Amino acid sequence: MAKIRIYELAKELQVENKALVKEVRSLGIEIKGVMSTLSDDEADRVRREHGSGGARPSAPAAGGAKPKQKASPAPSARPIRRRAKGPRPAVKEREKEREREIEEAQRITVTPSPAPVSTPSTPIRRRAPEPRRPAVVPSEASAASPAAAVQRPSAPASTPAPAPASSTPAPAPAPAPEPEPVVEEPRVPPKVGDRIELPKGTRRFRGGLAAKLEKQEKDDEVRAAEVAEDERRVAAEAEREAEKAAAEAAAEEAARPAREADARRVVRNEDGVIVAAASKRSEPKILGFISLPTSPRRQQVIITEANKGRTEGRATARKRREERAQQRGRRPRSRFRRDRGGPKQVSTVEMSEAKKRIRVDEAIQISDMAHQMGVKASRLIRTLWGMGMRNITINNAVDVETAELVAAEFGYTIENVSFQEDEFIGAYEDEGELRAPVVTIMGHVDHGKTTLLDHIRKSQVAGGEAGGITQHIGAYRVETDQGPVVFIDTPGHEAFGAMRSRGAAVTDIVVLIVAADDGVMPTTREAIAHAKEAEVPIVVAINKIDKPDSNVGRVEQMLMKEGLVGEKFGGETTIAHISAKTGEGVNELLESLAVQAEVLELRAPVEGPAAGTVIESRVDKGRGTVATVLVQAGELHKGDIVVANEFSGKVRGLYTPAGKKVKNALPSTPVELLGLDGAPPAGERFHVVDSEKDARQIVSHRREQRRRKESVLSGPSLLERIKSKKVPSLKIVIKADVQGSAEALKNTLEELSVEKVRVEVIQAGVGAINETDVKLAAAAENPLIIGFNVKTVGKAAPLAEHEKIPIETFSVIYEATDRIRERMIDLLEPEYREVAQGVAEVRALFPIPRLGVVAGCRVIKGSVTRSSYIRVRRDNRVIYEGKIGSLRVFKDDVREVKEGMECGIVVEGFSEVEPEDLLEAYELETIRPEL
Ligand SMILES: Nc1nc2c(ncn2[C@@H]2O[C@H](COP(=O)(O)OP(=O)(O)OP(=O)(O)O)[C@@H](O)[C@H]2O)c(=O)[nH]1
Repeated sequence: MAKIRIYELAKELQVENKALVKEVRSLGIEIKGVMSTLSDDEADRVRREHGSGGARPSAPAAGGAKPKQKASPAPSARPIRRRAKGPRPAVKEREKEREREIEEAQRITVTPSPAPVSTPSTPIRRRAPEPRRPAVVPSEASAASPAAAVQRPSAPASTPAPAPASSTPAPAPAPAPEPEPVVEEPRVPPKVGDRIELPKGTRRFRGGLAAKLEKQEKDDEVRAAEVAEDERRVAAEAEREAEKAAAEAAAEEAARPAREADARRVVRNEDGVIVAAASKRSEPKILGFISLPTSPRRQQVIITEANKGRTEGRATARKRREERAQQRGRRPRSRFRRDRGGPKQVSTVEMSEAKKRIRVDEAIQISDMAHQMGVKASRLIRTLWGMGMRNITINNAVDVETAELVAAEFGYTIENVSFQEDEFIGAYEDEGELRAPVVTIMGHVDHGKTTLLDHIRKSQVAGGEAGGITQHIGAYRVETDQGPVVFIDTPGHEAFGAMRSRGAAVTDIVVLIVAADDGVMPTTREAIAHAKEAEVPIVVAINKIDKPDSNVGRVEQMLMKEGLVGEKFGGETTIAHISAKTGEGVNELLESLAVQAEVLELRAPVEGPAAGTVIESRVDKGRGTVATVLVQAGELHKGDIVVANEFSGKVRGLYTPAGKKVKNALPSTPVELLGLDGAPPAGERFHVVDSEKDARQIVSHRREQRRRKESVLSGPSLLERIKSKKVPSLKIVIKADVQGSAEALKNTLEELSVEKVRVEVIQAGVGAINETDVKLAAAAENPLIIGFNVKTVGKAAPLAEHEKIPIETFSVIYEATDRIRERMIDLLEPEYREVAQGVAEVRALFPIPRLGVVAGCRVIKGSVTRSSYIRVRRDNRVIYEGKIGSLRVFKDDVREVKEGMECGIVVEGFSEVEPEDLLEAYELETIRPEL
């Protein structure tokens, strides 16, 4: 049996698909949609109910001719638009539209249909459309238009009369309207060419259009009522839900003390600043930790499920609305749907877990993350703000940890695809074999650190040092009677504060050396602070006890004030009394160190890849990069692949600090390492890795990381910084033989900055002064290049001369600081000092035409010179200050007039000089300003 689809039937019946679907359902026939099929019986039933004949259009003999004649396509082709939202079209509008339709229809001359017309004998008749509103067409309409005079069949559309193809006359002046007689329904079907006059006020539509319009209208009304009801119900439900939620929240709040509630909803950092807060609507929960940009420490953050309640409310309401709409067999209406075209294919398939994963390499930009999750970046930013990251913008990137927290809020997970150094570099425990203690000697300048070390290792380090001051960290392993000890000789000069702190970071014990004749000095206190910060035990060595002016008791008292109480006073600090010069007490000191080491029970693994710390590094002309490293774990071999900071290389050679070649080095051994492709900064960790490829990967990853960090810093570029000028500033490029010196110099010189003039080190590096350094300096105002134990190479010198950039080299740090101070002063505005010369007394006045008033004077004290400044004093009051305009003796201009002589003086710009005025002559001497 043939079936017909809904849309086919709708076409046949000339109704909208949706309307027919509804109609069919209302007949109790279950269908899914327009693609559903109907059996013949069902279709006939629908046709009957719809008002058409039961016969299918394919059976014209049955009288199922199309209900309308072929006519003007305009009215039927017009789509019927509905409003999905907002008020329905105004009734007036609709009526106007209907009037237009009717006018249109009335203008049409019925054309003969090729199809056989239905005859009265036709068994199935179509229902004639009954206009709901009679007399919509005003009588004037028919009179105004000649078309209105065209007679038409007033019979139902099922009996269309043949009519001329087109007889619409041209517009002509209309005759006066006359009441039209009511035309009776013709009993005989009209023939082709017959004119049928419509009764006035009769609404005539062509077949399906009338039905369609009527149906549409009904449908609209029903739908509007449904929508109104639907919206009313949703609004009521939402209101009920809101009331319920508010009541629950109020009850909960009332049950919980306010303070507790607050405490659970905010997270404060150590300074009491709120760094995260939960929404009041939701119960906060701690999901993880996050590093906040404002604090180096990790902060506990409450990740709130903000707006959860509200979102659920909306979602529930929407879901219910959809269900109801489904039950009624129509598509749920969306308040925000704009496109009212055909239904869209919307996938409701839940995104798979795999797709809800975002791959993050180190960091991800907010915009990128939002894009990948399909949410607005503003939502993401709001979430981050909620976590306390207030400064975040769309262009910022978040790290993996932060991304994980944020992604979780949106139901996503983060896949960390960043490079993991741990896969290449193993961590080591402080377990294994006993190892030698690493001892750092700290103390004030000249208190005897180097001499002590010198005595211990029986060499003459102090004698060979430039300027007699230790310039860089030295690390030495010394075999004592009590066992091996590694000494790190940090410089005592305050300029080396940074290096000293690194020394404390690798050290096990600090030997604080204090000269018995000098006592606790500022650097001594600094050293104590460093040691305490590093939580390293301190052994005090009171030195120079051989000196006659030494006062051990006084020093011990001073130490007590610093919290270092000797054992003999009931404290815990070991205090040794020594003379580094004579060696007295040094053995006792070493014994104390051995005891301390034993207590500490220092261990390290001796197997496995080596790791340790760079103590110092420099670029040696013949040997390349020489890094002094302290092995702290594993065994370092010649041929190992080493990575330190952003440098790597194969170990070409290992040497003891004394220059002895060795093949390997165990924990607590300082060695000079050759083979790195650059000088890593002191304090950096070094690691042995499996292969050169691994080393390259690590290095490139570290470089990339650094670049990222630099790009995140939104500060001015190097060049911008160079060019920026507020107060005069000396811009320095430092080149030093070793990294430690470069850094120390940088710190020292920058500390010289004062309010009037600043010192800015634009670069501090290792190696000879080259052209690049000069070019860099050339971009700056007031540039200066400083070399520390390095030379100038290549074209650097002539280029610097051409660019007028001074290059100064030093081998002792304080010389450099003195020179920089001078340079800083050069940048200051000059200052002047008044130097009195003499006094002349006015005796008489001589008005001279070209010169003005000449004061005839006698020099009563000192002398007066032509270039003198003059102060005019009358009755002990200064009444004018200016310069000498003319100085003459008789008629001759002179340079100087000495005491006792008479002269004529013209005070520039002042002619009110009077006898007995005193003219005080002085000079302004330029003096160098002070910092
Ligand atoms: N009389 C006497 N002089 C000492 C003693 N120890 C050091 N000196 C002298 O003190 C001066 C400074 O000694 P250094 O060992 O260079 O002092 P330092 O603390 O290493 O100084 P920096 O390297 O500048 O930090 C030298 O002239 C030493 O000879 C000592 O025990 N007795």
